[in-house]
Amino acid sequence: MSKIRSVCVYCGAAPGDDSIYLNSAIALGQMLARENIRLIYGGGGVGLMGATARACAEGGGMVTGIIPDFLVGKEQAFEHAHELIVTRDMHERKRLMFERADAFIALPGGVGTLEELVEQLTWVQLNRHRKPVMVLNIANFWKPLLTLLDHMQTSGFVNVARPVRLIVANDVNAVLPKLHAAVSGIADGHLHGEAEEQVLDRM
Ligand SMILES: Nc1ncnc2c1ncn2[C@@H]1O[C@H](COP(=O)(O)O)[C@@H](O)[C@H]1O
Repeated sequence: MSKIRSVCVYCGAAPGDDSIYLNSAIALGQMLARENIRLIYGGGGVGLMGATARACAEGGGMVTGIIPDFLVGKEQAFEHAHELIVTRDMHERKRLMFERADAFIALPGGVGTLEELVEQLTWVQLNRHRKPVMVLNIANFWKPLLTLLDHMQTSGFVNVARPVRLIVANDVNAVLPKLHAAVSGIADGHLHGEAEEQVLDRM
């Protein structure tokens, strides 16, 4: 993989308590549209999920929503998605989101977002794939997780031979340069450059 054509965005089904979260979700959706990168996401029309998808679609970008049938009503499936895939269950949803994405970005969110993010981190750690996994660390939202990852390492539960490869972007402008640095490193067979610094910073 040498080019990012699609990005899976994990994010809250709620908007959060600060407009900076919603504005960042909108800015991310607009950036994906501008850069002609397809948005892969959970298919909902609510919260940060809906804001990202609407901004991407309104900016002329391509949106694929993947939602399990039991959430279609509850999370108000986004009817303006170019492709809306209704799955039988969460497992099928997550598998399809994984297969269709070249990279993963977690915006602020709740335990659903956290679970999806951590699943990708474990798959990279176990060498199941090498797609970049990033947090968009708006207003330092992910700082407690970064602190926990550091704590896991200093406590001897994360082996340096099996690092947690998490890329951190502090604003939307940093997203694409860091993802491109990560994929070019992977294409070379190793991580290097800005992405590696972030990985090492976190280890
Ligand atoms: N356990 C879960 N695995 C994957 N996705 C989940 C899970 N629980 C909820 N979700 C979905 O994630 C998004 C965002 O949830 P937040 O809790 O608001 O972060 C939502 O679509 C949930 O259906």
